[in-house]
Amino acid sequence: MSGETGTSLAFPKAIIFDLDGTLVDSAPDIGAAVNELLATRHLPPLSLAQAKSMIGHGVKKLVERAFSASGMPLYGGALEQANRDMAPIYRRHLTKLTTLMPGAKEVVAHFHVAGVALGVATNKPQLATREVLLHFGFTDQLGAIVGGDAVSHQKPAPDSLFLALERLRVEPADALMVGDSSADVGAARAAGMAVVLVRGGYTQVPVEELGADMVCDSLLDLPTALHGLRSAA
Ligand SMILES: O=C(O)COP(=O)(O)O
Ligand SMILES: [Mg+2]
Repeated sequence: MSGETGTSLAFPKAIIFDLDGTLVDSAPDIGAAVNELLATRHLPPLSLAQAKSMIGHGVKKLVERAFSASGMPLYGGALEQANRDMAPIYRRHLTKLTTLMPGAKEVVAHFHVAGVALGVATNKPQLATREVLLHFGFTDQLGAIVGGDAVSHQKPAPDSLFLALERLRVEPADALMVGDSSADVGAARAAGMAVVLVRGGYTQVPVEELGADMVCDSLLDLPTALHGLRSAA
């Protein structure tokens, strides 16, 4: 673990986790889906690294970025159509190649047992999010699950965090966002929440440069780091 502890960081009443790149390593599935879509337009596949760099701002942004990187940028109706074509493909690639991020199960279970209210706020669509969380056995421990299409404005807007916290009945000032990208920091700041970033997810900018209150090497560092704040208080 490294990074600076901001003044707003304290042991939280609620933790809102990001999904892709934070709880699960879904890039292999998302990459497979995007490559299947590109193949329908006779375009060659993207690498896993390319796919990783396009995740975090929702499926529509992923589709837009994928076609641009393939030398066939789409706009307007053509982009809308590609986005519609992506939906059934994406739904078939949710849990085939996706794995848990290190410590995800243990850390969620730890904070659940510790009495911290837990939620997920992701830019992944709601139905897909539920399916992934169900597959990995998270749903019983989560009091709020908010997908990107469950709100008007996805992260970095604060809407999904506000909705999750409303369901958990916890104020933003008492809650912590845990994520992997600039969208998570932006959303947390806009919501008035503290934010911890975990290395190893999907971000083009190094996590230490994104202005989080703390950066962890792994989710597994989180319990010690947060309980340390409690004993220091
Ligand atoms: O971009 C997506 O579809 C999902 O990304 P997130 O879970 O990191 O918010
Ligand atoms: Mg993410």
